[in-house]
This record gives sequence, C-alpha cells and structure tokens, in this order.
Amino acid sequence: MIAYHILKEIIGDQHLRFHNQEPGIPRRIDPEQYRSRNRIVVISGVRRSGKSTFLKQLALGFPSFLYLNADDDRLIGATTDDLGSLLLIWEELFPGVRTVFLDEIQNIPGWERVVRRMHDEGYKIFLTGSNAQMLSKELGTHLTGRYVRVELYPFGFDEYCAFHQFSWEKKGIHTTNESAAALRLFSQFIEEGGFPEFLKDPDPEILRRTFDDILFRDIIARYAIREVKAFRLLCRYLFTNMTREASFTSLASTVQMKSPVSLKNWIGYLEDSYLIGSLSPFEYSMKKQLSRNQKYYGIDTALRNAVAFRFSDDYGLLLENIVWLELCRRGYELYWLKGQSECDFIAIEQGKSRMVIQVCWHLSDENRKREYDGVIEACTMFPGSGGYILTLQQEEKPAQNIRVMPVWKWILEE
Ligand SMILES: Nc1ncnc2c1ncn2[C@@H]1O[C@H](COP(=O)(O)OP(=O)(O)OP(=O)(O)O)[C@@H](O)[C@H]1O
Repeated sequence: MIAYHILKEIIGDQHLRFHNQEPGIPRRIDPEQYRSRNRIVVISGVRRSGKSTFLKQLALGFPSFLYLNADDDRLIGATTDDLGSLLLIWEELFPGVRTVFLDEIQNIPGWERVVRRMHDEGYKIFLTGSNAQMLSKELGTHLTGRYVRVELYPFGFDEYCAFHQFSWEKKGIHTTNESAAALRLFSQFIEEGGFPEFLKDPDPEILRRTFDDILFRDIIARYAIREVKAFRLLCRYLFTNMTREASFTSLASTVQMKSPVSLKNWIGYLEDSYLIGSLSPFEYSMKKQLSRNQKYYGIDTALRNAVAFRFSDDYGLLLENIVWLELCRRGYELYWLKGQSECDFIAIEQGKSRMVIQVCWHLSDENRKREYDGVIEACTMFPGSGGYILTLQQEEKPAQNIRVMPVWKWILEE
C-alpha cells in the first residue's frame, strides 16, 4: 500500500496542476449535457485526441471537484485499497465534495468496483482511460447500465478553424474573402489533420509515435500478437488504401496470413482502438451485409500521411475520409450503397435516413452522371433524405433536390 502522507501529497500536487491546466480549444461536444447526467461519464477516443483536456473543460462547470490522474509514477502498484484511502483523504481535504474526475483510471487494477460503489453512494463521476482497457465490452460488464460514453475524435474542421482563430458569421460564409480563407484553411486541414499536439508542433514523429504506441502497447502487447510484421503491414495497408473496399480474404492474402479469422480479429482490435473504422454496404438482410466487402477509413488524414504510402492522386480519398470522420463525430449510423450505382454515405439517425452523400474532388463532364446517379439511387431508396455531392470547392444551384457544395462549407454550415 502507498503511504497515506504520499497519497495526500499526490492529491495536493495533482489538484493544483489540474487547476492550472489550460482548458484549450472548446470541443464541439456540449459539456453541459454531460454535467447534468446521473450516469458515470466515460470519455473514450483515439490516443492523444484530447480526452484529458476535455475532462478539464467539463470540470470548469463545477465550483469544486475531486481529481485523480492515475498515470503518475508515484501511483505505480496502487491498488483498490489505495483508492479507499484516497476517498478518506478527499473527505479530509474537501469535505462534502461529490464530483470526481478520474484520468487514466485503468492504471489501478480493480478500479471498476470502487467506481461502481462511489456511483452507488451518489458521487458524480467523469473518467477517461486509454482505449484498449476501456473497450465497451469490458466496461459494459463492470459498469452495466451505469455509464454513458462520450467519443472524442481529433479536431474536426470547425475546431481546426477555432484553433486558427478563424471565425465566420452564424448565417454562413458568403463573402469571397471568407470563402477564400476557409478554402485555404481547409486545404491545410487535409494535410495537417486534427491531432491537437501535431497542430502545435508539426513534427510527423509525434504522429508516428502515437501510431506505434497504439499498435505496440494497446494492441500487440495486450493481445499477444506474434506476427508483428504482418500486423504492422495490415495497418499501413489499410491507411494507405483508406476509403477503398476490401474483403477479409484479399486483406489476408495481402499481408500473407493464412487465417482470415485472425485477420478479422486484428481488424476488430484496430477498430476498438479507434485507429480505423469500417463501413458496410447497405443491405436489407443483416447476413448479406456482413458477408459483403467493407470499406475502411482512418482516424486522421495527417496520420495517414505520416505512416502510409502516398500517391499523387490521393486527394479524393483524403476528402472522403474527412467526410466519414465528420459523420462519425455527428454520431450517425453509416452505410455505403452498392446498387446499380454507388453512393459513398447513407447517414441514418434514429432509424431514419437523414443524408445521402457522394464525395467528389471535382465534378466534371466525365464523372457528373455517375456521381448524380449514386445519390439519386440512394435518395430513391431513402425518400426524404437530403442529397449532397460534396466537392473541394464547387458549388452549384440544387438540381433534382441534390446540393453540390464544398466539404468545408457543409461542415461549417449544415
Ligand atoms: N482542446 C484542445 N485544445 C488545445 N490543445 C489540446 C486540446 N485537446 C488536447 N490538446 C493537446 O493535445 C495533447 C494531448 O491531449 P490530451 O492529453 O488531453 O489527450 P488524451 O486523449 O488524454 O491523451 P492520451 O490518449 O495520451 O491519454 C496535449 O498536448 C494537449 O495540450
């Protein structure tokens, strides 16, 4: 057990540091809707996406609170008994305070039991944890029905604009100057992505390190993967080919694995770590849906640029990936359509389709019919949906109820 006076010192230090920490750029998620929840609020998301910083933003809404960062050298080897002592120290230092923020709590084995008990005793709890240990399945068994999850992604384009102090009228971006500035920033965003740390210090090493930490610490070590080379190759391949469709069999053969079953597990681990996401084609039969090829997307475009192979005409793919990320941030259930024609995204909310979206770098005479056909087919299948063709910079008057507009404008205005 850790000595009582040391724990007391840790609490004092950490409290001061957390109070002095910069709250950073406000995230798009409204903290107020979580402050008033009775359930435990679990913040998850890819490594370095800003979970601890968001915790600080949540804390700002409370006059007093308790705080513990379990990622502290002095807490190595801490147990649930130490958490019990912490409760006593908190009561001594901050009597009656019942709001608690727990950062990286997965470092203390058995934390779930203590957190569950605290919640039952009326504490309001907010916590973050590195994803691998905070996977929904695992958390579900420990905190059944007691928690709500907030998923944090790297900055979206609106947050990127805030980071660069670019603001625009609530009514929309109308002037040529504003449009030119937004387009310029957006072109930069395609290259720089949304990891806040990388935006502050644009050294690709930062991104490579994050990538390797997720691969080696969160996945390879945790799931005892022995075919490290093949696993790494799979990650790089998926990032290089983001937005493309692939089958388990073709992926297994690309990385020279005999078993598509292990490959399926690997992809599951990558998705749980939020490094990649997959998209199924829409099918009325679930069985059929699962047997069809998936499309794969990556958590960040700059991360892709740092770890994957680039080719000259990959801008279309980066643009589509940004739209996928934005739709994930907005919490839609997503599919793609492979019918007579193809459509990139069908975004569904509460069982109803809201948007069908085709992403196209530049609408030309050659591709116009194909792009429209995909949206029209999807809109016919899902009547009442808004139809969009999102481009880098073209904007056209709506035709056949389909809006053609730049991605950046759609993100900032729609
Ligand atoms: N909203 C923000 N505004 C400005 N900078 C931010 C913001 N969010 C995160 N950062 C910066 O990004 C880096 C990572 O942030 P943070 O530690 O909050 O991420 P995390 O998701 O908790 O990381 P980990 O997965 O390692 O626990 C820090 O340097 C932090 O200052």
